[in-house]
Amino acid sequence: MATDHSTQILAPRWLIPVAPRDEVLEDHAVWVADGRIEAILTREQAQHRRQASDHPVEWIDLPTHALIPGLVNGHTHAAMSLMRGLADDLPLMTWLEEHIWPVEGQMLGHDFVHDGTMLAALEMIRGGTTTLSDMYFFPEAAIEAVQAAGLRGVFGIVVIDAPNRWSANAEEALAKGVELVNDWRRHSRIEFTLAPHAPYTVGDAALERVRTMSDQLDLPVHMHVHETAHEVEAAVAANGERPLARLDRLGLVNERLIAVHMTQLTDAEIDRLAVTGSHVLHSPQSNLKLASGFCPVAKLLEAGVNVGLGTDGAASNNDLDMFDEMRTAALIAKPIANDAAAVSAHQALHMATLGGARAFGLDERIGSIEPGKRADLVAVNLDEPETQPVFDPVSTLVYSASRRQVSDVWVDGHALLRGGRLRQLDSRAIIDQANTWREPIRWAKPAG
Ligand SMILES: CSC[C@H]1O[C@@H](n2cnc3c(O)ncnc32)[C@H](O)[C@@H]1O
Ligand SMILES: [Zn+2]
Repeated sequence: MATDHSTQILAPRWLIPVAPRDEVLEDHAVWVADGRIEAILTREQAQHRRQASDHPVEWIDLPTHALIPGLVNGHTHAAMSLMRGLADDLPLMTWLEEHIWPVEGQMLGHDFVHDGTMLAALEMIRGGTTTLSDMYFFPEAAIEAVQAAGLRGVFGIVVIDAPNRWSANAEEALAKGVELVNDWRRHSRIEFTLAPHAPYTVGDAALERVRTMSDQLDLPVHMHVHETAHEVEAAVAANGERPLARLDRLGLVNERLIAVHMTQLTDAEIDRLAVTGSHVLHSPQSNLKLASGFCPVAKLLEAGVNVGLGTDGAASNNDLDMFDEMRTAALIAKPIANDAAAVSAHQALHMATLGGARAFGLDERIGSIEPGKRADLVAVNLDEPETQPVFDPVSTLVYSASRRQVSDVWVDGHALLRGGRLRQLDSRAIIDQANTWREPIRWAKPAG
């Protein structure tokens, strides 16, 4: 089994680095050593270098595959996989207030989050996701699961002005967060954000504390913002201020902000996001399913705003499929902009990789196949009827391929999936464990 300390050459049919240039390389190979991308070489150069090497170098042929950077699921609530399909076809606030929050109020705890996150990790690895940005209670349990799965994770310290099963209040949540950040500071695959839930659940005092902590600890702020028209209208009716303007007044609209959803945006707000270097996290399938609205992604990209892509939780999506999310992002942008050129396949792949990495300040380390970056890599076998013939492999990946074609996944050069087989997780055991929660969750769900 390939370990972090081995040297490998990955030789795909198509190499799609995403950056520094938007290009597709043929007859090329990636030299990986100690979990890091050392070089991108022609196949011939790679063969010569291998012959000259004084230590064994594994040659991994991927003759019908596209090799892409690991996908970055920039917004999810991993443990909510345990609630997949529990409450469908509802608008956001009904879904949350009448179905999800009552269940969370009874069920949440370390084991629930651990087991739900394991289920999510399994799904993500099989679908080519190598980094997730999670936002959920009991992050210590999610970290344990992500560590066991071998993935890279960014964990949100959830701040909400209501007592919940993880914290009594925002102060306690932030104190627990500081402790976690300090405990994991030196771990290379674990990162953090501050995650105030949404403008309508977090008051000014807590948001001011978040801003101070974000400055002190240099942490991004990851938050649901302008998810629905109702959210914005209710805030204007109550305080005469749009939520984004309020965040701006509190000093939170800056290069550390990762605003999730953003379905309601004026042109002036888009300019403000661009000028401040704020990031937007787009979750089109969740926005569709909850009838939340449409994020104007083409306008954001045009204005120079960095956009990442995320599935949201499996209770509102109802999967963690980043291939599907890329396709939806590319398709839905076109009628929104009334322009078939809006959000190309290449832009969708960029959002799902480097865009997400950049939002979380990880673009020096991941998000593209470039020398010096960590070897978070995904091979997709395009030799299937659904994906033949191939003219532009990026078009094929976004518009035709499915996650079932993901054959190999590496994080830090460590194989999590090889030839379609999981290398370190026991799928059966994880699914069985997840299913032990089914009955208790069903009982916790309010009738009706
Ligand atoms: C702060 S994360 C945990 C909290 O958020 C809830 N949640 C899940 N999806 C959404 C969404 O799309 N908008 C707002 N809140 C959401 C989840 O149930 C947890 O209570
Ligand atoms: Zn969310």
